[in-house]
Amino acid sequence: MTTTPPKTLFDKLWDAHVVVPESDAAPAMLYIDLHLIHEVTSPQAFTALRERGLAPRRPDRTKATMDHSTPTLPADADGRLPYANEAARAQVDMLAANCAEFGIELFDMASDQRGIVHVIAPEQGFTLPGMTIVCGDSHTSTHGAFGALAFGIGTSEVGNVLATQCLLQRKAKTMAITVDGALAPGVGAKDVILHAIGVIGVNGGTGHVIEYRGSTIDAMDMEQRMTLCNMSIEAGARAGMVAPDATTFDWIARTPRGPKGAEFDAAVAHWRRLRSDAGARFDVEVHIDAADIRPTLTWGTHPGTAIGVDVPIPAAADVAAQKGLDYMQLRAGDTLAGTRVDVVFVGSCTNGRLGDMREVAQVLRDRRVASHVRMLVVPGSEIVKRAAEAEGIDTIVRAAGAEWREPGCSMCIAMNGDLVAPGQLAVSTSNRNFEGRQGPGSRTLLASPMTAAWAAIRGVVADPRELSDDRREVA
Ligand SMILES: CC(C)[C@H](C(=O)O)[C@@H](O)C(=O)O
Ligand code: SF4
Repeated sequence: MTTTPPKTLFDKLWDAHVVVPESDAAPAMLYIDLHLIHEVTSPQAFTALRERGLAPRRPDRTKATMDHSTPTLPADADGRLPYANEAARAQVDMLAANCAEFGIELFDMASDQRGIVHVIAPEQGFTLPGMTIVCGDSHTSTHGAFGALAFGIGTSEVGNVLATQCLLQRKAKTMAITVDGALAPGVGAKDVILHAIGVIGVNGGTGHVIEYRGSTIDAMDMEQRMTLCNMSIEAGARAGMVAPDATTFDWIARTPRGPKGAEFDAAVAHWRRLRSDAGARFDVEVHIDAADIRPTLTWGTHPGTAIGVDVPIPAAADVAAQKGLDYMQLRAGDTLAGTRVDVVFVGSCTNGRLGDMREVAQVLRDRRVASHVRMLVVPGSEIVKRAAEAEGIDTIVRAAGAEWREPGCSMCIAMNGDLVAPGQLAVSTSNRNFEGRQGPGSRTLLASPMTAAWAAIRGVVADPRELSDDRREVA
């Protein structure tokens, strides 16, 4: 009798989607369950389809939204949206035209469910355990939080997936990051992932799919797991994932478009098997003690430069690190706490969900943003925006002197006109901090929503553990 060796979650998902196995000569051909598209990486793909006289293979498994170039200020009195420039408007219009021509469901500017692609697909219930999910966008890893194999693809691959619903792919190696224990008050999912990238390094995940596991991850809600998986790509990993559990199924049960009734029950019975078998071998295993994680920010120009808010910045280990410090105008030996802040951005596919908005409101309530700080709070989707407004979060944000905006990527990538000015220092809840990411000459410290909000109030980077207990508890 032969016994099958224990498999990792990644192995199970991979095996279930291989159409043609990989060989020395060619990558595997994988079936794709869900293809998400947005305005930035889809135009050439549609052009390629048209040039070759092809139609999308599964338009029903393709969903589109507009998020990167979209304005976060409302339309003017004539209903005209304030696009940053004509190119941005044209890009958005092009997506609408392409979706109309090829019969693809689009969450457009008029939709009350539009938002950042990685926020809306889980919200709708499009993102489900066991799926393969791709998008012409690196932060597609977010969807792995549901136990899906989800990763970013290039523009030409977007065309290939549109045409064939398949993707050529070499199998990745596996890495397990196990986090155990309770997080200290003031420490959240963003701190966990920044800390983890600090531990494994900005290239530490290269060639691997990371599975996050352990009691800390088990205790996280879906939004927190998404924050975690979102930044897997920032450690170079192909994807990140968390095995689905009751928390996952509860989320899906509440989505408008997820399976319902008997279909849901049958799906859950299948999803319960989507976990790494006992004894499954990972190529790399990393263990992190939750007690070691402080409120964490980055000091340099890549996300691996993560450090506790009260820990001195290390001496530059190489020329690149020194260049990063110089660009950031920071000094080794100093702590980030006390660094003067110009801009605070809360939003993005990393931290633009309802829990993040609540965390920020908790800190801002009955307080004022420091007079020299500009703070932007940008919900990740229309649904997040409405839910937050129903709780009065917009009122709290405005009363504190911060701006409450329309959903979109906004200052995370600064394609829509929401910019950090040259030389200004931003504390941002987004996921990338390279030179000029938030605008030419902008300097970015990545941080959690709580750390970002507290920096806005204090006007300098400050330790959120200073907050009284009630301000660290999120409803
Ligand atoms: C515009 C898009 C291709 C890009 C990505 O792939 O991630 C963007 O979303 C980003 O975060 O830099
Ligand atoms: S919010 Fe930022 S990271 Fe996420 S998809 Fe938009 S630009 Fe990319």
